[in-house]
Amino acid sequence: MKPYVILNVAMTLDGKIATKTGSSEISGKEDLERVHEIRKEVDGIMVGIGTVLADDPRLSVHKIKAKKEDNPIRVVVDNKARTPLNFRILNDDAETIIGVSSICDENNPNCDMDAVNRAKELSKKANLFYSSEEPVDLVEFMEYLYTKGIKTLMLEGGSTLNFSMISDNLIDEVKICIAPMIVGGKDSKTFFDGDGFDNMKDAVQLKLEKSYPLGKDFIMEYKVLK
Ligand SMILES: NC(=O)C1=CN([C@@H]2O[C@H](COP(=O)(O)OP(=O)(O)OC[C@H]3O[C@@H](n4cnc5c(N)ncnc54)[C@H](OP(=O)(O)O)[C@@H]3O)[C@@H](O)[C@H]2O)C=CC1
Ligand SMILES: Nc1nc(O)c(N)c(N[C@@H]2O[C@H](COP(=O)(O)O)[C@@H](O)[C@H]2O)n1
Repeated sequence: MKPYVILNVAMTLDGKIATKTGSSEISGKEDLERVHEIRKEVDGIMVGIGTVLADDPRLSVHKIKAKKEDNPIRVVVDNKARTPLNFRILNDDAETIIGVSSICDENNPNCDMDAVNRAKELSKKANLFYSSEEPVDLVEFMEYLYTKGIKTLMLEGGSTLNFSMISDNLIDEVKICIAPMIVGGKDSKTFFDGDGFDNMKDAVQLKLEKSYPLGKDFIMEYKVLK
């Protein structure tokens, strides 16, 4: 069993989720409130380590009225246990689960001792899931999250993790905020990066369910066809 996964992202009209320098304030106020309503509803919220290092996110419900109990469990996919110990993702707003790869496991003959030691330190502040693979096996990780009570999970990026999750067929819904902005830049992060598919026939198919303007932005909501 795996959580029902909603991917939410804010992108510019030209499909970028951050500029080439990592600046990523895209959503208007109304969109942020929409996202925080979803955060309040779901059991967990997940990002990749690239997003943690770029944004130092809180991943709590803080743009709308909420209580501490409304905060979802925070989840990070972090192969080498690089989550900085002083980052907000490890504060006491909510529980945090970090999925690390097999190179953090001291029983693995191919482990990296620096990563093993970082993971040990991290385990004092978060619950660690040790994947049997490098990189983290996302199917295995989703099954683990389900056993921890995460039946609904919002994925909030970034582009590398988004592609791994969609190519592993782990995303059920996609919600996009399109902001009327253009930033360009071939090195700017897009909605989905990763390796990409070679053939258009392999493209993931979606069905548009809903679309509407919201403040300065436009929202599109899709179901992923399985
Ligand atoms: N506008 C928006 O809505 C959002 C924008 N962003 C922006 O996106 C950018 C970050 O994106 P990006 O750099 O792609 O980072 P990601 O957040 O996608 O993290 C990617 C990293 O996750 C780790 N990882 C572990 N296992 C896996 C796996 N199975 N598949 C994929 N990744 C795995 C890897 O770490 P390792 O390298 O250690 O192996 C990988 O490099 C930031 O600039 C952020 O601001 C992020 C979220 C939302
Ligand atoms: N919905 C949305 N709109 C944007 O413009 C964004 N840049 C993001 N980013 C995501 O939200 C995280 C920050 O969350 P906190 O406010 O710190 O709780 C960030 O890391 C991205 O995942 N989202």
